[in-house]
Formats: sequence, structure tokens, C-alpha cells
Amino acid sequence: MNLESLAPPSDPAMPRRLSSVRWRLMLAVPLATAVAVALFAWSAGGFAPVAGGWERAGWMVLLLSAIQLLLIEAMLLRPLRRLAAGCEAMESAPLPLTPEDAAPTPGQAAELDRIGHAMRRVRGSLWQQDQDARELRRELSQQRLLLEQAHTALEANQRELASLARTDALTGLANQRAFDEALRREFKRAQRQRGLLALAVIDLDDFKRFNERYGADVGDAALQRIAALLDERFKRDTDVVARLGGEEFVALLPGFGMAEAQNVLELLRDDLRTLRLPDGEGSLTVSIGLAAASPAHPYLSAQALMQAADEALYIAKHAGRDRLSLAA
Ligand SMILES: Nc1nc2c(ncn2[C@@H]2O[C@H](COP(=O)(O)OP(=O)(O)OP(=O)(O)O)[C@@H](O)[C@H]2O)c(=O)[nH]1
Repeated sequence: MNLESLAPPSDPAMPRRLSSVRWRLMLAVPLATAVAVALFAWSAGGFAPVAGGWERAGWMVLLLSAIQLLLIEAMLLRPLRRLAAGCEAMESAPLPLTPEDAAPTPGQAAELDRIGHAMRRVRGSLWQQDQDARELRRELSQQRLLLEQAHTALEANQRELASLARTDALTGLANQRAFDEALRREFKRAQRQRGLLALAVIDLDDFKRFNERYGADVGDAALQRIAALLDERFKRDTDVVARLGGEEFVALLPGFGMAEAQNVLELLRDDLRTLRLPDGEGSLTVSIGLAAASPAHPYLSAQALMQAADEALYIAKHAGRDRLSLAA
């Protein structure tokens, strides 16, 4: 600590000012005393214009002034002079801290040592805590990353599961559940918009015999080929092709009336005739039942439309297969 900073602000002109104050007091005090004595005499009965009265008053003024000046000198000016001298001394010779002064006593040194040790320990422990916190933060961000990855994987799995729940495993087409939803949705839309909606039920002919002749694996591959063909033939965004199970497929064709659907289904039958089945084995035909809803030919419900297509398929089968039958 700098001792100079503790010293009162010094004023080099202080002793000079004090002596000038003393001179002023030596003039002012007798004057003020004379006035006071005069006032006192006047208030006590007026001035006595006799020589003895003036003389006594003069002596009284002198005596009182001397007493006051002595008192002022002793009680005020002298202490002030000492103070000024002290300030001047501090000013001119500030006390520096000598190495001896600065050196702590053995007791203080031991105490300082202990404090130093304690502070080093605290600093060490703070550093360790900081390291631990960094490590924790690193671990936390790794865990968060893993969690995000797991979450993404879970979402992907859920999406896949949801898609599997609506997909036919063998062919990748929509399954019965997805088709039922699509049929309800498209039927309502067609009703609302007074639009067209065609529904074809497509069933392989004598597939049992095909399976028996070429084996289930060839049968599976044939189902996959036909599914791909349907997918290729009905590829508008609004078309829905599904496998309902076994060797039965459906095509839901929004915006198509009976005639347009019939045309495209005949093309499908042509495709089938030229389709090369796995291992070049045999050929397959299909029977198709077609129903179409329109404002001119409305159906009460989606189920009613489906039933009409099923009945048309039944007729096609009983009429000898490999044909397309239209619902009444
Ligand atoms: N390979 C294979 N065969 C299947 C699959 N699902 C059903 N089948 C077979 O398809 C055949 C269907 O036989 P049916 O219902 O008698 O029909 P179909 O022989 O086609 O006779 P129609 O429909 O009257 O022309 C059965 O032999 C089933 O085992 C499948 O996923 N893979």
C-alpha cells in the first residue's frame, strides 16, 4: 500500500497563510473588543467624558484583546501550525516501506503459507471441476447424438413398419388394408365431385394348376411379374393397384368410366399374353370383373361397387375365364 496516498493533501502556502491570519487577528481582535466595550458602556448608561473613564476603557480593551489573542494563539493557531508542519514533513519525506517493514513476521509467514496452500488447493479443485464439467458436456453431447440417431432410426423403423403394414410382402403392391382405405377415400371423393371411379378385380386363371405344374417358387415369381405389369400399366398418381391375397389383384382407377377402364384392361390382357414367365414356363391368363361408378350410374357405397366388380368377375370365370366382364 502506498503511504503517500494516505497523507492529507498538502498546501505549501499554509504557514504563510497562518501568519497572515495572525496579523489580521491582532488588528481585528482589539477593534472588535473596543467596539464591544463601547457598546457595553453605552448600554450601561452612556460614555463618561472624563479622562479617567477613557483611560480605563482603553486599558480594558488592551487587556481583553491580549487575553483573546493569547487564547487564539494557544488554542487555534499553534495547533494549526503544528498540523501544517506535520503535513509538510509527511509531504517532503514520505515514509517508504522498508524491506524490514514489508517482511512478515514468522507467524504471518506461516499463515500466508497456509493461505497460499489453501488457495492452490482451491485452484486445483476448481480446475478439476472444470475438467469434469467439460468431460460431462462432451459425454452429454455424444449421448445426445446417439439419442438423435436412435430417434431417427426409430422413426425410419416406424415408417417402414407402417409401410409394411400396408404393403404386400411378395409383390410390394398395396395390400388389402391399404386398398380398403383407398377405395373408401376415392369413392367419397367421386361422390363429392360427381366424378368417375372404375374398379377392376383381376384374378389369375387356374393358378392352382400352374403352381402344381411348375412349383410354388415359379408361382411366386409369376405373381411378382404380374404385379410389376399392373404397376406399369396403371401408373397415374391417382391409380391404386393392390394384391388382395392369393392370385387376386385389384385396380382402382379414379376418373375412369367403364369405357376407358375397359380399354386399358384389354391392353393389360394383351401384355399378359406376351409376358415371359420365369424359366419361360407356360403362360397365364386373367379373368377380370369391372364395375364403374358415375353420376349416371351411382353406387350406394364403396362396398356395393366392390361387390359389383366381384360379381362381374364371377361371371367371367363361369363364362370360361380369360375374359373381361362388365358389371350390370
Ligand atoms: N405360388 C403361390 N401360390 C399362391 C399364393 N397364394 C395363393 N396361391 C395359390 O393360388 C391357388 C389358387 O387356387 P384357386 O383359388 O383354386 O384358384 P385358381 O386355381 O386360380 O382357379 P380359378 O380362380 O377358378 O381360375 C392355390 O393353389 C393357392 O395355393 C402365393 O402367394 N404364391
